[in-house]
Amino acid sequence: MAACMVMGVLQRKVTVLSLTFRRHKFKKKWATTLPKLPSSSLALQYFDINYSMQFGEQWPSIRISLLCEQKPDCFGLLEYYLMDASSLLPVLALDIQHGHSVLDLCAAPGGKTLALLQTNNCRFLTANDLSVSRCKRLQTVMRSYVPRDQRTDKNVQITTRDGRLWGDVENSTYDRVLVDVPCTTDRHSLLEEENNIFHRMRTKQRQMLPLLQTELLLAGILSTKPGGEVVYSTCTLSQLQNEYVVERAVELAASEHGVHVEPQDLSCFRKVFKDTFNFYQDCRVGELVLPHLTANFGPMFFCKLLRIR
Ligand SMILES: C[S@@+](CC[C@H](N)C(=O)[O-])C[C@H]1O[C@@H](n2cnc3c(N)ncnc32)[C@H](O)[C@@H]1O
Repeated sequence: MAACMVMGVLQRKVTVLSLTFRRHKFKKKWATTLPKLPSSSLALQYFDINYSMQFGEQWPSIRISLLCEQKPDCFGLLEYYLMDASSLLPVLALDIQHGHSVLDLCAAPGGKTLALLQTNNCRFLTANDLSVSRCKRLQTVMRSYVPRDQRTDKNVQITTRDGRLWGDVENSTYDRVLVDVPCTTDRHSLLEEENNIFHRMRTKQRQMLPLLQTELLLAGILSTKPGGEVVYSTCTLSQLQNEYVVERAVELAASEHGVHVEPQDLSCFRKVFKDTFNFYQDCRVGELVLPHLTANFGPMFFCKLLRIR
């Protein structure tokens, strides 16, 4: 009886040992041969976890809309510049009045810059972008769409600087500033592998986005004149890149620079465009266009700040 028990224990140990041995033997191989997921699938996994918590039962509908082709036509004719209709909302929110000086801090490839110029109200416009190659695209867009007499050195300047340092260069200078920051570009990340921010090699860059966005918005605030306005915009649903960035930049402007800005009520956009866009109802600051199969635009977050002093 005792011998049987000993044998039983030994057998169990041997089984455990051999299982352990097998597991260790193959562990490394499993890890190295793990199939590499495309970046767009990583993006979907990430969004499923985060946005299902943020949007609850609305997430399945937003998800399917994001994954659908938005529009079938794409001829790229120079008579019109094709972009998501919701991209015009930040430009409209900026409310450019006749004679205003305007800074577009992250301007390339230039869809919103074009819309800013089309208001015909800019006395002077500076379009800036850190990326040299994207600035070249911006220049091509300007040449292709804006009549020569409207893009002289007196009207428009294109610069290639780090926008985070703009507050040091031109402090309290512009009537209106647009800060259309780099973000996780949610729709692009789900549909395109090229230049995808969810690529494994870009994880660090993705994690640093909220910090970069805060620094850019802060620089935008500092380069706005007292009494002037700044609009912050992204094309992500992420609260961390939207409301949190705005709230942090407002805090930093006051505590580090003694500059006071106030978020402005943009609910009129929700009313005026209720038949065109599907707005999220629960933003703490700003407005957010949610993709929906019946109104498949966005995501587009935009928030306006008035500089008090
Ligand atoms: C969302 S895109 C801008 C899109 C553009 N406003 C439009 O409507 O076509 C963000 C841009 O920010 C630029 N960017 C990234 N870091 C920057 C920085 N530190 N300073 C200025 N621009 C930056 C990127 O090169 C990119 O072109």
